Amino acid sequence: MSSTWFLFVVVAVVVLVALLVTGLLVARRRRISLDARREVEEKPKGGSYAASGGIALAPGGTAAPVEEAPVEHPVEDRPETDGQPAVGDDAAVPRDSPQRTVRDVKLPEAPPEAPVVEEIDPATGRMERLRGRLSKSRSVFGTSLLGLLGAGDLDEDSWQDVEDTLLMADLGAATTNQIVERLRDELSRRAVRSSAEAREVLHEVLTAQLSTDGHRAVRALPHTVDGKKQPAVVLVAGVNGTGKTTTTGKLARVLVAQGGTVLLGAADTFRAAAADQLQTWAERVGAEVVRGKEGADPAAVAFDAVKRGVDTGVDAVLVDTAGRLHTKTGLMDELGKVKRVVEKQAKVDEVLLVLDATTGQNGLMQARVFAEVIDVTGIVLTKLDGTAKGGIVFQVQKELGVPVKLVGLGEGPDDLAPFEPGAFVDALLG
Ligand SMILES: Nc1nc2c(ncn2[C@@H]2O[C@H](COP(=O)(O)OP(=O)(O)OP(=O)(O)O)[C@@H](O)[C@H]2O)c(=O)[nH]1
Repeated sequence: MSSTWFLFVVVAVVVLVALLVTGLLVARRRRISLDARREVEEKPKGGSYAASGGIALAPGGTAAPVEEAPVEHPVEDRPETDGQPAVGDDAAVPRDSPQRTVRDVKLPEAPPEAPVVEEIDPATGRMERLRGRLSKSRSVFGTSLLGLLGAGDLDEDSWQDVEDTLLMADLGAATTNQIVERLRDELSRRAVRSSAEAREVLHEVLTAQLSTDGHRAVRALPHTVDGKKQPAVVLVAGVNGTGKTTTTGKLARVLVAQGGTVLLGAADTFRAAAADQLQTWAERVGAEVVRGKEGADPAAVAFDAVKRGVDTGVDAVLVDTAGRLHTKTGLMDELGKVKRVVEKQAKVDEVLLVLDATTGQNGLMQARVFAEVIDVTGIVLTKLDGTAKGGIVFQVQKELGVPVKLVGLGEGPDDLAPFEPGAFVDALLG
């Protein structure tokens, strides 16, 4: 009985141990599987993150990001020098696909720049076309005179007003006296009653005052010497700033407009810009310019210009001279030398003296000095558009005994008119 009881106890202990061991094994396996799942969840920490969208992320910190091999873009495919795309590159085009850029597109070769020769306003009838430019002189001179004379019988006070008006318009005392006398005679002789008749008389008297024995034609056409064509040589003189260079350029245009060929000599070497200015004028009419260095001897430049003109067979050589008026002797030396030296090549046909009408009596004084220095053959009165003293035309012509040949009526390239007394007086009287 006791052995049976012992056997029973042994079996019970074995079963208990077996159960205990099995329980422990099951519990351990459960713990391992939990740990494994945590490992999977923690894996991305600190490592590369591969999201399902395909965006590559790199770890931050100090570790250098993995360098990707740079994509090679041919530099010539990109406007910037490192071959990388720049702002404005087409986002839809793959970076490394060949692209045509501005550099690849060959522009057509520009044809050599031909000088643009301008259309020139015909010289004839310019005084009529530019008559409005004399409006300042007209209001002081023409309107006042016509108002006085058209009023009928004039008393002494009225005649005094006529005289003052003429003096104010810069006609000078001698010319004014002659005009007043002629007007008195004619108005009473013809028994003028209407303002239209008064205008007619005034027109006649003023035009007669402007008449001269000298020819008004500018001698700028070629002639023949010993059977050979010789260009006309024109010297343009005057004090600086009167409009010499401008007048030379305008005159060149007139000659070209009339079918002539012209060469310009920039002998005003005193001011470098004057030669540049003349060059511009020449280019505008397709003419050649001969110029020297700044400060070069004006006579040498004038000589070269005339020689070149003779050699190339142009119709006229226009020489723009310097006109410093520091001392009469200096001017005499310079201008005299220019003329002498030029005449080794060809005769000087015309010496045009340019006077600024706005300077009034001062201009007249300059004219006297120039006339002593050089044989002036014609006068150009410039800036008549900017003065109420158009009467200077009468005075200067009388003083010098030289005809006014041209008048400047503006800064425009064609604002130079041949001087015609009838048309001029017409414009003054309105
Ligand atoms: N309103 C007006 N201006 C003129 C006329 N003629 C010339 N001028 C102006 O006068 C100024 C002087 O003209 P220039 O031709 O340079 O004078 P210049 O005598 O050659 O002077 P330098 O070159 O210094 O010797 C310029 O601004 C011209 O445009 C004219 O008839 N009317």
